[in-house]
Amino acid sequence: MKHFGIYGYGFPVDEHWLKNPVVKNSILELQNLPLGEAAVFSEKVLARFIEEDQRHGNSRLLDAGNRSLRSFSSGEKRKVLLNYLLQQNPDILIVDSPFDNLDRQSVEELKITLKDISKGTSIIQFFKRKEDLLPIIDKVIRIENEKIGKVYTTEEFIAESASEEIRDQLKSIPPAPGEFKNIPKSLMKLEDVSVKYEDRPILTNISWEVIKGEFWKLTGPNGSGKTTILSMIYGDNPKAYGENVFLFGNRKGSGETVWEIKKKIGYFSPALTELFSRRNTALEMLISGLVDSIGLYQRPTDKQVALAKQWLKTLNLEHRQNKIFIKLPLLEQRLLLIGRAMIKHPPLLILDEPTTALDDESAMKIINLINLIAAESNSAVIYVSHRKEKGLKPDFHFELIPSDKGSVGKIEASGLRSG
Ligand SMILES: Nc1ncnc2c1ncn2[C@@H]1O[C@H](COP(=O)(O)OP(=O)(O)OP(=O)(O)O)[C@@H](O)[C@H]1O
Repeated sequence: MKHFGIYGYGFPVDEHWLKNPVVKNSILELQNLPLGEAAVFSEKVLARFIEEDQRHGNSRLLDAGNRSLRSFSSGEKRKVLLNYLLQQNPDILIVDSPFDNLDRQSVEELKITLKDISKGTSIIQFFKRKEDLLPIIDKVIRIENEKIGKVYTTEEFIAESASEEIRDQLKSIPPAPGEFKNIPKSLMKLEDVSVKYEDRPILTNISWEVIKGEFWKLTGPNGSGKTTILSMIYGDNPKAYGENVFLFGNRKGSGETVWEIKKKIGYFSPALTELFSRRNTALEMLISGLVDSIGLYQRPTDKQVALAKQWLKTLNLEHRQNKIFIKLPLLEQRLLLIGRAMIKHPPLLILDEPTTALDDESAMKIINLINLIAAESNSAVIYVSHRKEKGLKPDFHFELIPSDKGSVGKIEASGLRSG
């Protein structure tokens, strides 16, 4: 049984792509595989099931029950899809970035499952992070600029990766366009917060305070409640009301509206990319962060344009100024969306899984930008991720640790920065 790895990103990854004669001809063994019958484990396939679930009120992925697939955490959804695919006993399993959005323990479990499956099923793994390469893979094809690059044995690929150096040059971030007035020292405070869903405890006695200028990393395994916490801070999760959730000095639900709170928060999540369908340019996308809109609907001032141009320079994207945002490569969209979230220098910047679906080099560029933002601004940063991103330099780490009674929080100071 042979297994193949395909390394790269930014190209359409699915079974159709594998039928491309250039790809097939690059590896002889691929020609003999009945790729059309392969089971496909990918974000796209998952999205199709979620849509089906929403349209018909149930999904083939789930046993009868009253919970919608959408309400599952991202890791839980992936597990459900893989179980469903394995029930079909496929001869070939195509796995596209299977470890994205999975916590370390789930990654290890999935690796063991895939190893077992590999005894009777040919696996084709698409991957973007070199550390994700499955040890069972025999050959790796590298994709560069959407073209077939080198074909390696796994050992050759690992050896070459170890010697590769990733370099990046970054400039300073542009200044704040103005000052946020009356912002207290304590930006966000959770005091003994507990959340249950249908009697199932999710968070238990969570206490966490984020002070002006601090750089936090928020981690926790799949389903531990990270998104739930974010939705209490940034969103309008009704679970926040009645709990001691304080934002910018006010208890949530008293005083400020969600809209007023959002004005003081810069927010990025990969899902945001999907909200932009209008024909806004890269420059307009950055400016939209100054007026808190998704896309730009009003004529910007000269000052706003000048500031956005400065950001394009910082992001090394000056040449993209008038390009349509949604047509840009994923990394450039991410850089612009982080720039958009930061352009007003909000007191609090929330970055939810900013490196998801990126390759090593692109992830490093995002991490460098985030470190730069934290170092050069007064904004507090909350960075949410499963991955241990090597270069990230947070001051503190808030970790959610699951238990039968719901997740509890653990705080660690990293000692990487002073203050
Ligand atoms: N509306 C809901 N109804 C029932 N359960 C829910 C609902 N929303 C979330 N949950 C459950 O709450 C738990 C925490 O979910 P949450 O999305 O906050 O986890 P997470 O840490 O962000 O996970 P992941 O890393 O996988 O995205 C999960 O078990 C999830 O299934």
